[in-house]
Amino acid sequence: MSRLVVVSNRVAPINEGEATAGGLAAGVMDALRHTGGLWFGWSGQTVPDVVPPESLPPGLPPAVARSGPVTLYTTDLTQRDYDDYYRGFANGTLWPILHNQTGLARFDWAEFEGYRRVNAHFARHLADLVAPDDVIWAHDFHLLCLAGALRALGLRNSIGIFLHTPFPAPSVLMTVPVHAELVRALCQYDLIGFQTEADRTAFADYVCRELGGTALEGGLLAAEGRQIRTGVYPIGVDVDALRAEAVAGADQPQLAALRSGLAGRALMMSVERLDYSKGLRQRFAAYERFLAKHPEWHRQVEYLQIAPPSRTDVEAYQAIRRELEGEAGRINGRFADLDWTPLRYLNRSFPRRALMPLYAAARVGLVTPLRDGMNLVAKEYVSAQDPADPGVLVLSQFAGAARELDAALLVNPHDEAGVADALARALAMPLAERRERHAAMLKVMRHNSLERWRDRFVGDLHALPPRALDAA
Ligand SMILES: O=P(O)(O)OC[C@H]1O[C@H](O[C@H]2O[C@H](CO)[C@@H](O)[C@H](O)[C@H]2O)[C@H](O)[C@@H](O)[C@@H]1O
Ligand SMILES: O=c1ccn([C@@H]2O[C@H](COP(=O)(O)OP(=O)(O)O)[C@@H](O)[C@H]2O)c(=O)[nH]1
Repeated sequence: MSRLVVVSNRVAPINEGEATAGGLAAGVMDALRHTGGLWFGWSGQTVPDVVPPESLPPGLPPAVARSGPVTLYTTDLTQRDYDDYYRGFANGTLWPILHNQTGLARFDWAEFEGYRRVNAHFARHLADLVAPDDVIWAHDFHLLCLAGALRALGLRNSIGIFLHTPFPAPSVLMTVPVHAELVRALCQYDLIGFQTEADRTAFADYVCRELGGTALEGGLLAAEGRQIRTGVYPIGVDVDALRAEAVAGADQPQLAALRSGLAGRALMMSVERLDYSKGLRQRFAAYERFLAKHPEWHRQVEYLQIAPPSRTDVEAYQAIRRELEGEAGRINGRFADLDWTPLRYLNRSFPRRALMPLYAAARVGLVTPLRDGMNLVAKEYVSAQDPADPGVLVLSQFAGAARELDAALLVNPHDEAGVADALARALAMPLAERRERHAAMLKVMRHNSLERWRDRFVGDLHALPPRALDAA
């Protein structure tokens, strides 16, 4: 029987309830729990370099664990692989480029070689695990070269990739010296999924303009001597399960502690990995502007920012962390009083289950990335709300989620005054309007559910026309 084989850099923690501070792991685990299958990825551990990595054989067989119907296979990375592939090319080059931050991107040929080496290393392990009729679903920007490596080993399975991040305009992508090689590698996949139509169009534009490809009907592209199907699959959440978690956690001690600290004040809340793409600096500035412009809200509101450190050995992440620590202290120094701390900044992660009741308690959910593939926190915040008395989502127009959640208060995160005004409007929004906006967002999210994301992608992978397979 054909199995679903998922491969991603990051594999969710095996133990239920552990924090997974990233949307990919949370979304894929939720999706796989229903279908069952096999999930292969990095263990999160590094081992010392004992021999030059290019001479390493596939290495020890991957570690195996079971989580319900999911079998997880994980492999360690050598320190050099980690440095070149994960810290270097993936997070030092690709991540900033995919999020339009060309100024933060660096490029190093050795790191790119390391990236290709790890993709090949993953492919060799997978080749041992995959049966001929399995379908392979790769995830995200860490694995752009995986399909080519699998093809080189003779695999003829259907192979798809879903890109969780945005796809940049060709002019931005072309700042990476190996842009053509990357897109050619992507063209070795049979199916490429994107979060939004804007991302899909940016990819098709590159293929047609720079590789001489042709856009055919129904998202099909002809390029590199083969046909590649492209599609838009916005990742969703399980609205009812998340609301149930929010309700079930209503009596957790953390919530009681939060409420007692609030002493009746309104709560505004944000949660994200501490990443420059999430717009934290601009958001802090907008909150400061809001406090300066609205003294009537002093002592009446608190902003809780949960920001677990992420990719801490990449310089740009160290810089944003230093900057935010300074800004949080400065804003509190300017406005705080003996009985009021306007900004609570927590550099730690919480299990998602613990976050849900906190979201439910927040009158405003602030999600203002400068650029984001989707942003699941926005969808989790809306899911957690009590439909009879919901909070308000203030959402960046540059998050993929804004394409679906247009009933949120949409803002431009670079417009500090505009975000400050949206905060005031959200806090004062009448119940009828809050209910109307919340109902509209729930309706879209119920339709574009996590199940639909998975079923449409896997369904399309299974339904690939024989010509796409023949061409492999
Ligand atoms: O694995 P890390 O380096 O610790 O980073 C965590 C994940 O961050 C990114 O998540 C993306 O996927 C989300 C779900 O589709 C989406 O909502 C969000 O907008 C994206 O940024 C990254 O793409 C993942 O690969 C990382 O695992
Ligand atoms: O302390 C934390 C912070 C975040 N998350 C989860 O991490 C995911 C973040 O996904 P999102 O798509 O918003 O952004 P990403 O981090 O993937 O870029 C969401 O499911 C959050 O609930 C978590 O479980 N604990």
